[in-house]
Amino acid sequence: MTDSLLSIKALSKSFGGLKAVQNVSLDVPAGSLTALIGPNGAGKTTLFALMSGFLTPDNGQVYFDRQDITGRAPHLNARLGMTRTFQIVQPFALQTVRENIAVGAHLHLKDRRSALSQAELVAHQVGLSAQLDKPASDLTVAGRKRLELARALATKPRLLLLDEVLAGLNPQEIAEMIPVVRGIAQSGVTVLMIEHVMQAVMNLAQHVWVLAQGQLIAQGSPAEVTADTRVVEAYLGHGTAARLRAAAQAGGAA
Ligand SMILES: Nc1ncnc2c1ncn2[C@@H]1O[C@H](COP(=O)(O)OP(=O)(O)OP(=O)(O)O)[C@@H](O)[C@H]1O
Repeated sequence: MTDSLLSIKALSKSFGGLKAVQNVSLDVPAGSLTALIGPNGAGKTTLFALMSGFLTPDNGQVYFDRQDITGRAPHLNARLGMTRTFQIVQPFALQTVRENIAVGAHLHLKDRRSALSQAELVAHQVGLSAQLDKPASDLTVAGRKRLELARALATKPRLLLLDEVLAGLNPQEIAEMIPVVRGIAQSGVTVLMIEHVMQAVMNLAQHVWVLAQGQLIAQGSPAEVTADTRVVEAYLGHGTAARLRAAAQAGGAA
């Protein structure tokens, strides 16, 4: 593997008596497109929050580009080049799509005009060019997901943490979004995504980590983790695992 852009060492976080993340270590290689999967409540979003500084771990360290950033505030991490999206998209509803995206660009561009023109470039990248002058409240769910991606991209991340960008999308919208995510990775941004849509994980991820009850229970290629009995028992179920295997053998994805 190449150098790690993000490295976490033995991270743990409890909420009262609940051990949400227990002793999790992983290395995200620079330039990779990887995924974090697992059942509801496994601790995936908590792990993202620990990585990006929205939560401080009880134990363990977070390194970004070899620098110890444990507990550092999210806006400082964004300046270093780590940006996350959120499951629940909350755009500034009355502002235009262009203005919403420009908010992200303001992280590195003080001048409003430059931020707005950077917003146009990013909108093109995520397929929102035609919506630039519409209020964000006019966007469909799929449009809002693209806007969330665009706002994050406008910060010029080196590492993008995507929290379920495909949730709530129909199969056609998912199929349209997969190449957008792939394009972001191909443009040189390292991407780590939390994703329940296994079709996307199978299609996109080079490496997958599986969390269950706060612990890392498996990791490997999509084919390896979907064939892992612990992952089948804890998350996928036998039917889904068999479907994914059959689709992979047929050269597609379920
Ligand atoms: N701020 C909090 N206070 C108390 N408990 C929390 C808090 N945040 C998360 N939890 C709990 O920690 C556990 C892990 O939650 P988390 O949201 O990280 O799981 P997840 O894997 O992202 O789940 P999902 O796939 O449903 O989004 C859950 O039991 C959740 O209820």
